[in-house]
Amino acid sequence: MPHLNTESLVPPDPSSTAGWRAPRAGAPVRGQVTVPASKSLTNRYLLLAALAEGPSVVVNPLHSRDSRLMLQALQSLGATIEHLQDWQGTGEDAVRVTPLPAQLRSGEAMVDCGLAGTVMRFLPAVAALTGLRTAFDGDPEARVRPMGAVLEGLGALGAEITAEDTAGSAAIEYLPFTVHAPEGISGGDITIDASASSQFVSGLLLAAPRFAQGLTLHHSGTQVPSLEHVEMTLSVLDELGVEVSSESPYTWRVEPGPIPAFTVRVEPDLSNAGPFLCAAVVTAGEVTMRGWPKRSTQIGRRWIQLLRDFGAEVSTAQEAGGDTLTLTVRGPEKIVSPGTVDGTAELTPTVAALAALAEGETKFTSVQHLRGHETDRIAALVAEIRRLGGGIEETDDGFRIFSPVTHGGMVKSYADHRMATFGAVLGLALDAVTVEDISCTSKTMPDFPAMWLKLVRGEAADTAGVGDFAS
Ligand SMILES: O=C(O)C1=C[C@@H](OP(=O)(O)O)[C@@H](O)[C@H](O)C1
Ligand SMILES: C=C(OP(=O)(O)O)C(=O)O
Repeated sequence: MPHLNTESLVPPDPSSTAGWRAPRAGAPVRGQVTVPASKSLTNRYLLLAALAEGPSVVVNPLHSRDSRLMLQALQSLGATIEHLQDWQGTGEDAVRVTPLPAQLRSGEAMVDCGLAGTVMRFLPAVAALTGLRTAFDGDPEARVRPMGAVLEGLGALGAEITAEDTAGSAAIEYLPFTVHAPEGISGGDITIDASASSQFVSGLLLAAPRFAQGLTLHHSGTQVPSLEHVEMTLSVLDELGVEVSSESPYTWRVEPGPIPAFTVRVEPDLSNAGPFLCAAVVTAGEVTMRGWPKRSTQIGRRWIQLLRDFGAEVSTAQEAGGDTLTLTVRGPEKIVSPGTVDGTAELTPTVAALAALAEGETKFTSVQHLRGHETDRIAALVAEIRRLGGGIEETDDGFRIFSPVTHGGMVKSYADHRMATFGAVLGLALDAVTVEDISCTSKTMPDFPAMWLKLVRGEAADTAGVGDFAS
């Protein structure tokens, strides 16, 4: 399919009067983009700051619903949060976190997880360290996201996990639930099945330096998805002075010990850079991003190879200071499928937008756990690509796209930021794409609609003007 087709004969979906009309690129998109900070790093640093020895400062944090929920939850557990403007004259803002009281407390706390995996999977272990009886709940969509393994792990470490409608010893698999460990958690050696989410592993390892015996964690299932995120957890702990090791695949060890107070600056979110870089790919345009970290534990570092695999030219230039690159992506005349893409985890909906515009079949493998993301992303991608005339079917561990989308229409968002941005990418190349609810991008990128319009119009798309942890 020609990706700058302006002559689509298919009329817009009649329901498209509602929702957000995705801008169609009348010409190759050319521009520069600055994306906000990484969700995964921001929420790890905020959590670890709350467990540190003294006040810590997280510079250039992400301002989004997920990070706001993390801050609110840490406050509810006893941390103090201060927002700092223009950190040391850098022009960047920061958050100072005064940690949770070190001693066990009695009382109650509540954690609203929204739809944030990093809140619902990372904070039960932190709550168990406080002694507080802590109630966890979230959005209706969050109540179907798997929670079992992290709760089972905490249970094995001595925490009491209860849920109103779960009888007796039945395992608790979903929100809502209550975590209570009046004696705290002393740690030890446990095995969980983390095949449904890497966040089960991260959620236990992040709190583990504060367990008296630390933690040795084994995974019992076939595969841990999104291993990059476990690598990120280990690397952040190591960077902050915690002793971590992994002697064999799927076994991790965190030694007990204090987390020294720290100051850290958060990298841009490379996963969220994806849709902007793809704008160049699907319009034969050129998009530049400054500040791309030379080394990163983010899964979004894979964009450089992924975009090349779809036919784009990606070049990098070293920036002053040496740690960052300027990335330039030039889109091809025709998007070509690489055949197979494996284990793309949270990048998958964005990669699927490229595959849905490419010549040739693309098979997505090792992504079965996407069924437990913000929505069942496999079902959502199948439904939306079919709605736009594409050929797609589910497979055992993912899906395959075998013919490109042919026309615009309504793209449902399923409360999922990445389904919304998937619709935006397709909207550049198809006439009359409407995204049902673009506001769900507030989960990780509240300014997405304005940034997107700026980029498509050829203005510099940056995050200026994003408010204080607004949703
Ligand atoms: O640890 C993290 O920050 C994340 C881990 C991944 O979860 P899954 O392993 O469930 O994919 C990823 O998809 C999510 O967006 C963020
Ligand atoms: C899976 C995602 O998020 P969460 O942190 O809520 O799991 C995502 O951002 O794609």
